[in-house]
Amino acid sequence: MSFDLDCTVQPGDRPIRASFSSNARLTALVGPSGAGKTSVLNAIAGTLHPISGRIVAAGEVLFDSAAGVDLPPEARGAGYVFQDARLFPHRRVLANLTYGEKLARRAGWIGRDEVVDLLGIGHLLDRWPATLSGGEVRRVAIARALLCAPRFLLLDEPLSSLDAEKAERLAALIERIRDEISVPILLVSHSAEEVERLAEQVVTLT
Ligand SMILES: Nc1ncnc2c1ncn2[C@@H]1O[C@H](COP(=O)(O)OP(=O)(O)OP(=O)(O)O)[C@@H](O)[C@H]1O
Repeated sequence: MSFDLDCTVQPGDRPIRASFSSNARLTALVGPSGAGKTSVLNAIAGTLHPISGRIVAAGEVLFDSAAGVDLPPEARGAGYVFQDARLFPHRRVLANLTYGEKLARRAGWIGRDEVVDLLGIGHLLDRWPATLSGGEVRRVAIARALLCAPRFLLLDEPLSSLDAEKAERLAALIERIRDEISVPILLVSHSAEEVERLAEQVVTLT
């Protein structure tokens, strides 16, 4: 199972319940602003503590309130690409990528050259994050997440606020990641077009 959740989180003043199972390679999580999409990603990554319930990702139980399971974030194996990318501003692109590699817990994962090639960022390795375009930042953030050898990927609105050409390019890369690398992906999106193109299963939070 890619993702199997039935949990309640409460980041603000109202509880949010997420209940879905997906065996898709790429699952889209959609819903209106404030529905709780980012909160669900945070709960899976382990940075937001559910009130109750159970979270399974890539076949591993990450949280189960009844069984007393609550893996710390670093033991969950999430490759998390945040909405605002969050590259380290004081490290060049290459150092951002090697940071990801240091977190990798498995050998035999795809190497840096392959990831750099897949995401088309070879010419950016010596650059500072502040000098990158929005699309370049997203590509570096996805590369860094992939180099952690994640067991699953969480992508929070990776195409938002990119122009049409850059969004198309990044969508094609996400398609390749979906098809060529076997890590389940949970993608938050506001775009029906993006969801239609990339997702094999769609989950709606209301
Ligand atoms: N740290 C916080 N403190 C208080 N309330 C929060 C916090 N984080 C989230 N919330 C609230 O929890 C609800 C869900 O927020 P969340 O960011 O998960 O929604 P979302 O579906 O990802 O929204 P968007 O599409 O606008 O990014 C919102 O009402 C939000 O205001």
